[in-house]
Amino acid sequence: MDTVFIRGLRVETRIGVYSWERRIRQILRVDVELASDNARAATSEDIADTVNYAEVADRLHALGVAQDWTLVESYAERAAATILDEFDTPWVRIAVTKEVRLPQRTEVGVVIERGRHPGASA
Ligand SMILES: Nc1nc2c(c(=O)[nH]1)N=C([C@H](O)[C@@H](O)CO)CN2
Repeated sequence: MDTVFIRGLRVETRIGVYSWERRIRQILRVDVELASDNARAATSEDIADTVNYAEVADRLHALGVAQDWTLVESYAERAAATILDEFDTPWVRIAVTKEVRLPQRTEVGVVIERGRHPGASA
């Protein structure tokens, strides 16, 4: 299976469980992998024959400003649904990473896969 990916996309948003997090904006790092038939675009050299990763990145940024979030799970779920709805792909994997300060600088987050993987058996 071919993929198109985005790694290390920084999305600024208001997100968190705690009240102090309601007063600040934080950066999420978003990594996306989506199924794509890259051979077709490689032959045609036409961006219309593939998933435009710049457009995907714009949508993920837009989700960050569209609303406040409580859980990273919620942002990841909405991001996956948006990609499956708006782009020509049957499957997406998204990792959303948040850097938290306590007890040390630690990366936490979620990874989800949604849709049907083209290589999956019936
Ligand atoms: N599974 C999750 N656990 C936690 C989340 C979350 O989004 N998903 N969020 C927090 C806090 O907002 C934390 O990130 C503040 O540092 C705690 N646990």
